[in-house]
Amino acid sequence: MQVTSAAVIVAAGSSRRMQGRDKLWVQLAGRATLAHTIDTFQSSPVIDTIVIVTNAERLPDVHALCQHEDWHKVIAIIPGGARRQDSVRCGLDEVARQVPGCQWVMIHDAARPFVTGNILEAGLQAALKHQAAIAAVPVKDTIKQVHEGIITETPDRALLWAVQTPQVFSFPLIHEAHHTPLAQEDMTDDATLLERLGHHVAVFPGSYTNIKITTQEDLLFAEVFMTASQKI
Ligand SMILES: Nc1ccn([C@@H]2O[C@H](COP(=O)(O)OP(=O)(O)OP(=O)(O)O)[C@@H](O)[C@H]2O)c(=O)n1
Ligand SMILES: C[C@](O)(CO)[C@H](O)COP(=O)(O)O
Repeated sequence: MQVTSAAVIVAAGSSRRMQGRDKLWVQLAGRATLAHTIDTFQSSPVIDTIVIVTNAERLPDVHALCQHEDWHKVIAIIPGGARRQDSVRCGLDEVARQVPGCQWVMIHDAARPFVTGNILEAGLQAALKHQAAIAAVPVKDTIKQVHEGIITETPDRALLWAVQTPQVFSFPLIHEAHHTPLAQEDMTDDATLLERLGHHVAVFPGSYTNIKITTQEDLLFAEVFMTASQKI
């Protein structure tokens, strides 16, 4: 069955937790973090079009990168918003403008450059079944809920998953959700919006290497892993 799927790659953050370095333009094995991420989507047979959402000041750099790399699936490079969810909405609105009838959308953090084609394909298969599915991995550490330095709860670890991206959705479903009043509330991922609207969201296997580059320590892993995986 031929499906049309778009990717919204959100790259409009400020890297505040990176102590002054722009994590999306740090060089990993000789290429910017952002380039590694986009490459995987450009190479994936399940992705037809790509919308990149970036900072206004980085628009020229992303345009230059896309021209240099010849990523023909990239149909738009647009500015994002104040929050991740605002950038996602900007990307979804652009997909709606440029891809009439789009059926599926993958929303992915540009800061997750180690996503694989297999994860993208697993995500689409899960979304075809559930309408909404997100990459996740079982947590390995015991997680505690803490209030003012005191433990208030220890959730059952067997029920806890660490959420990643891509988050894959029926496009009409997630696009409409991002235009409900509830969408104005702060949320750190897109699945939360659907959950709060009463929709079931499934998880599908991500990977423990599909990390989000967030702090300097993540760069240590990223540089080693990217170099090692280039040699495979
Ligand atoms: N207003 C925002 C905030 C985040 N993002 C993107 O969402 C992804 C996940 O966000 P995060 O890791 O928090 O990135 P930053 O917001 O840059 O990090 P920080 O919170 O440390 O500033 C990143 O690819 C980031 O570029 C975005 O497109 N628009
Ligand atoms: C979407 C996400 O990557 C799932 O873990 C995460 O919530 C993004 O959080 P951030 O603070 O915007 O990086």
